[in-house]
Amino acid sequence: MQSLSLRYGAQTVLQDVQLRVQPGERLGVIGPSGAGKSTLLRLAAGLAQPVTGRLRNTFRHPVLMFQEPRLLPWRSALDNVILPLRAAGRSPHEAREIAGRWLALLGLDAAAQAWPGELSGGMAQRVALARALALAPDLLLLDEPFSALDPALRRQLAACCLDAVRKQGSALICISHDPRELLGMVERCVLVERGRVTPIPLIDQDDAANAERLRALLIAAGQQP
Ligand SMILES: Nc1ncnc2c1ncn2[C@@H]1O[C@H](COP(=O)(O)OP(=O)(O)OP(=O)(O)O)[C@@H](O)[C@H]1O
Repeated sequence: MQSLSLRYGAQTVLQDVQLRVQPGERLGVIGPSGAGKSTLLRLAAGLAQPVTGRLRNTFRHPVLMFQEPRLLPWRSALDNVILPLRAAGRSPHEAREIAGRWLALLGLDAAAQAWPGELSGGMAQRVALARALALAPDLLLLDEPFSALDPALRRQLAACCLDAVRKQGSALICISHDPRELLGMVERCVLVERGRVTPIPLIDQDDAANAERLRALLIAAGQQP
């Protein structure tokens, strides 16, 4: 993204954004509510267009995962994972095999034939994650998809995402209001605030450095360390 700005009506949501994400890179996004974080992800996914500036998207298969699962209610859990695979050109046999594998990996084999309405919130979000990861995106965009889940499940799904993007070599852009969650997932972070996107340098895996990094993230996100 080069000198990129986006407005909704008279409101400038993002201004003069410079951001580059390399293949396989993992980027965290933090910032106050309403700052423009989701808008940034929508731009990266090609779902919004800048008013000025240049957006050069070198990723061919971005997948965006939202806070809520957004499953098709009239399709089974399995079919919700199969359908995008079919749309991406997989054969019926391949799509079924890949979808079944991802559902099993996320502990949902017994729920494969369930309707979305029969699933708990956590199960539905796991189906949405299976649907996203099964597509082997080269850019995975996470818009706080685990924020409504209990801490144990949140950690489990974040670890699953991290494992998948590492294995698939995907880039990751992840929004979170929880800097602690981001620490384990990303290599660098940006702060979105008042339409501006500012890098927050992250250091290394050393404990003391991480503690300092966490502190900086918490302050940047307007939270008390
Ligand atoms: N489709 C839209 N039409 C008009 N205004 C919008 C639209 N989408 C977002 N906005 C506005 O743009 C601003 C940024 O919204 P965005 O959802 O990107 O913020 P955010 O940082 O992701 O917030 P949160 O953390 O609360 O999800 C907000 O003021 C919001 O009201």
